[in-house]
Amino acid sequence: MTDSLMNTPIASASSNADETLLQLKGLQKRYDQTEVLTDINLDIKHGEFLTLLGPSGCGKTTLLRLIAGFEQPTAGTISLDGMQMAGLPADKRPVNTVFQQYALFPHMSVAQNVAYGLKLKKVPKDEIQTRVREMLAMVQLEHLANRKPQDLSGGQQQRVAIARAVINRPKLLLLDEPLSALDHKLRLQMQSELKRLQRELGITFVFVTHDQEEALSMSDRIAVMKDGRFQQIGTPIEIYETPANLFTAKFIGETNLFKAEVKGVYPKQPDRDGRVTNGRIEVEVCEAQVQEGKATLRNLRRPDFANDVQVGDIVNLLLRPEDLRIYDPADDGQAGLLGRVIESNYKGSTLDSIIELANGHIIKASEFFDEDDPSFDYKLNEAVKVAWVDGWEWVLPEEPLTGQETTLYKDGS
Ligand SMILES: Nc1ncnc2c1ncn2[C@@H]1O[C@H](COP(=O)(O)OP(=O)(O)OP(=O)(O)O)[C@@H](O)[C@H]1O
Repeated sequence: MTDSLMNTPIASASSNADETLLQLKGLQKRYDQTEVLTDINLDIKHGEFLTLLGPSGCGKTTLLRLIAGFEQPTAGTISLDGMQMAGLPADKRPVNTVFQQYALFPHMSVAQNVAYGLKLKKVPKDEIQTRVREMLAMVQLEHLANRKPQDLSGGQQQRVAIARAVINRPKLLLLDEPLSALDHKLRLQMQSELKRLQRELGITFVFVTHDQEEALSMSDRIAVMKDGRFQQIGTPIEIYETPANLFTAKFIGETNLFKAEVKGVYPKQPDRDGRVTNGRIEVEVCEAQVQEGKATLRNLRRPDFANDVQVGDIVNLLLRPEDLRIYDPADDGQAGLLGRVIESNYKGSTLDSIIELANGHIIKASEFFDEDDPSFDYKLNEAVKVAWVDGWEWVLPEEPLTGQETTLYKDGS
């Protein structure tokens, strides 16, 4: 065997799962006067599935191209398994890339396409045959080994492309929107197949998408990008539940956003027994947003935040549609924001209600459907009071206005 990578056993990466495989330090990329990547720092562990997520033009593909070696950074370093990549051409890096366009060789069969990389490396014929068979079994294409790419469906072609990219067991596989050409159903199926394959192979994946649902369902960690900078790096739960800023909160999922005034601050401090109590703040949704039914919150989930705000500060209060609950406006025992239902969509497991608040702002509530509750199916224009499940809110500092605040509810898609 000519290449030491060939000897790497499948799933070898799991043995050093806590170690860093890829390290990006202070990466910057400029094209002429335009800076498209700024201060990119990231450590990716062996066997990790990391997704770069962000809107079109934020620099995801450029970052992949730097890692692959198709482009050189203007500043900063890339190291892979402790080895500096600077000056190492793309074909010498233990990295493969799968693109959105499958780029299969049309005149070659499925098996020949998959065997191509091994042939180039002059791996003995019988070993190529065994490994191609194993690989095709893994992507469930054994029965199509002799077909030509044009006689395959889009999903099958993409599986061939993935098999071809992983057969020489790269340490790192870069995937640039590999599923975006597939229809919705096939895309969902390929998402779970790709995840399974990644687990079985133990290869580290850096996956690019602008689809937030895809990122949430597939990744160990997500790096959210905007204008060439990382906004937040974290697990899907961290990114969804505790977004670092308004951009992340709005880009991932749907968010109702309220301005609120800090009414009380109780910082984290030791109690009489020396135990550190959680800090908390009290806020009140700004009166301009509600004509009646002021809502005060206690014990906000943001203990660290209590050290950074003062009474009178304005903060952003974020509530996901599933955090909201709808009440009868006549229910005096329940504080809430008054409004009326302007749209009601039955979604099978949930009932999604679009509500116009008394001040004209639009919000969205998503409640689990309860067929035993006769008041659940709201009528159009029905007056309602909206509150939220205590402790499910998230608070962020006020950010400069962007002009998008007039509509509180923003569809994240
Ligand atoms: N060779 C180049 N010369 C000049 N500018 C470039 C070049 N390649 C990319 N850019 C610019 O860099 C920015 C980032 O592009 P990139 O393709 O990395 O974004 P992206 O997040 O992958 O977008 P998409 O999701 O649309 O593929 C864009 O503004 C793009 O126009």
